Amino acid sequence: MYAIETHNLTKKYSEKRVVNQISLKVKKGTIFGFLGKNGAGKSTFINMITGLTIPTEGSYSLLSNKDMTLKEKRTKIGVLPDYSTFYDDLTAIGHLKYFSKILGLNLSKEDMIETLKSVGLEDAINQKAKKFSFGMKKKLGIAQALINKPDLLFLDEPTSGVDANAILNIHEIINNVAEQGTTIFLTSHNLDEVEKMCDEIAIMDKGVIRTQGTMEQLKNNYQNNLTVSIKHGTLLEGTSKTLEQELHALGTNIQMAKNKTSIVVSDEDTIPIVNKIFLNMEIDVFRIEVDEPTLEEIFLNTGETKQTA
Ligand SMILES: Nc1ncnc2c1ncn2[C@@H]1O[C@H](COP(=O)(O)OP(=O)(O)OP(=O)(O)O)[C@@H](O)[C@H]1O
Repeated sequence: MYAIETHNLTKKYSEKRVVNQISLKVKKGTIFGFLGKNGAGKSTFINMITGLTIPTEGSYSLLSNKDMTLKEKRTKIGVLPDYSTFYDDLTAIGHLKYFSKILGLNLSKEDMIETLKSVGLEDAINQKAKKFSFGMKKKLGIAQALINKPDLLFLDEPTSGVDANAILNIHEIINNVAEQGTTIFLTSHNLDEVEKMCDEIAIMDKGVIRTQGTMEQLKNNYQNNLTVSIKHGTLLEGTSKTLEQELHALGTNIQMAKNKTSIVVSDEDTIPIVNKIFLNMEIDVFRIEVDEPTLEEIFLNTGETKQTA
């Protein structure tokens, strides 16, 4: 059922709780997006469940196993760290040989070639890493994370710093891996990527999860921040001030130009009231648009004091 389940997982450095009692569930077979500003605690959280850091408190289970040993982790879990290190004079296949040895895997040359093909490196199998572009290095990092055919794959910033074409390639690789049933835990600062690819998303801030759900659930939780944009006739002198005063009672973030006004309201019922103000003031309304919140808005407004859910 769950690929990852944590219960009150906590990490303290000195007295600071950088991960504070996180209880998170990630369904098997999904692509899960894990977001948070720099320093939110994402890597520390991942490091605890992948075995790099010991939790101060709390527990976790991976692939429904509460006591997964390091050896089992090596065979069932793949990790692309935020930056991978490669050896200049080692070829792509040389890297896979080296890593399979470290992991104690008994892989054939064909297995490794197949993995390199799956990430689009079929033309670079015997090429040394020093000749690799940044995008190719990311793909090699993903190949390394995939050599054990993991059931659970952690990808930390898989597309950071690569060009648009390589981003599309990497998205295709991730989708192919997910289609084969692997659960993917994806950390990214690219919110479009997360919105496009992830079945579920959690947003972390100052060591805690502020909100979690499908994109639709996140948007619904956030519906108390609707941006209403009104295209209207030119405001007469003196009208702007009165209009602004009237609108102030209904919402926030009022932006006014000669023919366009926008306001952020907290519920749908306020939209017709905004419209009525324009009608009562005999200002022609040509168009009213209501913006669905983007993941970026939800992300930027998810914090200690701005939480909406
Ligand atoms: N070994 C450590 N000792 C002390 N503090 C640490 C240690 N590792 C991380 N921290 C602190 O824990 C907090 C969370 O760091 P973490 O790297 O987990 O954040 P992050 O969300 O992964 O950030 P980024 O997006 O920049 O990678 C930061 O304030 C960091 O300085």
